Amino acid sequence: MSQITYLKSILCSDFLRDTYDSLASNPVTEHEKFVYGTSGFRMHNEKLDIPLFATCLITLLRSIYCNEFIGIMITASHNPPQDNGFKTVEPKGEMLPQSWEKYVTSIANSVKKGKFDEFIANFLNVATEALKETTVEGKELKIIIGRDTRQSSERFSSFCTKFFNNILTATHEKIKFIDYGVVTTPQLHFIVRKHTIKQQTDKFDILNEYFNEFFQPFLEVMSNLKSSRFKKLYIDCANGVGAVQLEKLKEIYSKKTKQIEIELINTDYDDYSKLNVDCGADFVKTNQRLPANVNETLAMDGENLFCSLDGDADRIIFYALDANANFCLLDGDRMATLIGEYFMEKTPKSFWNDLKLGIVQTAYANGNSTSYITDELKLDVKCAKTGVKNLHHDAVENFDVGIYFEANGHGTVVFNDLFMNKLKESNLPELSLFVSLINQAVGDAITDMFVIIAILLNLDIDAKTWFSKYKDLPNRLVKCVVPDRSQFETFDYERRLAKPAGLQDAINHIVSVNNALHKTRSFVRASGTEDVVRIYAESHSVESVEVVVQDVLKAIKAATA
Ligand SMILES: CC(=O)N[C@H]1[C@@H](OP(=O)(O)O)O[C@H](CO)[C@@H](O)[C@@H]1O
Ligand SMILES: [Mg+2]
Repeated sequence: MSQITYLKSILCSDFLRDTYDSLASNPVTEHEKFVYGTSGFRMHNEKLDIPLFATCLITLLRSIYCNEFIGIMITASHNPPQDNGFKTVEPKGEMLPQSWEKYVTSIANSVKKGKFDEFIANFLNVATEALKETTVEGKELKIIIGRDTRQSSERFSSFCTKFFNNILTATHEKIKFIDYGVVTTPQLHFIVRKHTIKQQTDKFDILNEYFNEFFQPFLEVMSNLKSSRFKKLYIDCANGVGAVQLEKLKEIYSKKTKQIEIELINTDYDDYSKLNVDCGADFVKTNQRLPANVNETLAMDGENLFCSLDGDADRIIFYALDANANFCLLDGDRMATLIGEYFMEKTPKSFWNDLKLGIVQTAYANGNSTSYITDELKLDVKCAKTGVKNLHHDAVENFDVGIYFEANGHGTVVFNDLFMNKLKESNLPELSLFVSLINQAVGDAITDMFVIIAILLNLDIDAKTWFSKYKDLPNRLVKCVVPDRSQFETFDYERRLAKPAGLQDAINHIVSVNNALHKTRSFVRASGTEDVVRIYAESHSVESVEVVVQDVLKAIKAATA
């Protein structure tokens, strides 16, 4: 059966028609415009039925196109409890190719009351265009789903099960559908990749696969140490899925080693209203203060180490309090620089003669971190557009060892074969063990946590020494609601606005009059995950930052009035 004939047989099923009719007649989403953005669809859960339907359909197309496992992750990461979202995962664990985002966006926006025939025509056009390069005649659809702990996640997960089971009944084709239940986003990426690499169609024991891959090397790092300067590791789980997985990890960990006790904080994932509230990586980074349930005195003690995960455990932020109880934020910029420094420290200079080690950041990286990378570490640095898929791509394209982190704590390290071969030839066992801790598929809070602890222990430094490597410029990131954020168009890696007309000139003027010490920077861009535009400003003093932010806010109001 040709792919399009096959799709037609699915589309004429009663299930699809009935589902369509009920979705299209929901008044809540009648005038909604859907966009598959920075990290898939993400909005209030009550508006997400159509986006989920479109996500299932694009997963179907992608599965036909690749003829391999495709994943769907149900999560809204750091967003408030009432939100949710979806993104698809490629066979090797990557994100949906950017060229396909327009297809899924178009499918979602063509669901309109009484327009089923038009919807089908549009879908078949999209399918013909999307599938035109593939010659694969998919015989078995292979789908994997996973979800976070949100209240609405179970409902969306049930819909996926129903959708794919009904396709099976409608077409009598073979479908392999695996539901991994409550998992972190990086675990879902990892497991889809595992299925593809091992060509396994039966469900894995995720605990075994994931923890063996990254946790065993960490235990080895710990067993190589004579002593540890840290007595206790406190992990803020944001009352989300990180708690579910780390509770299992902690149980294994405490049986294997007595070095560094682990305490999990904010683990109430059963109380849906608490997710990301006053805790988690986003709260800590945005507010630059301790999350709920962290004791100030303990945070001042250098023998304790503190970190926070976000709601789907793909980001992590470390922190401490200094002797005067000032907050020391150890964010993505700090992790990227620490990892860069560690690579330099553990290798002879000649190792890099024919290899490139570099760091990828976004415009939100603190200006002083960028100066530290170029002036002190003497490493190459590249700026990418917001969204880890952009950083990942640029790290792979530009470097043999590419370290990439968003300032908010989302990132990892990628290595190419050239580096891996050289590492095998060189006698660097400590670095080889370190490399095996890294989840190259995607930024992962749990593996990033192992990576950072391994470095701190190996360099024998505490959080405050790490913090003292350079001084952040005072900065602020604020949101502004505008009538239509799609009016905001950027260029130069989102550092400058092309539209609305005149606004960039106004920002340039505000920056220039506040730039006495040549440290001031500000930019505005539309968020891809929330209905707001974001304003970032940094300068030599807190006061100067505040003036810039307030003036830029006024300029935005004037430009959008
Ligand atoms: C300034 C900022 O932190 N933006 C975040 C946020 O994207 P926005 O497009 O800015 O809404 O969510 C993304 C997904 O989690 C994350 O990749 C990104 O870094
Ligand atoms: Mg996240």
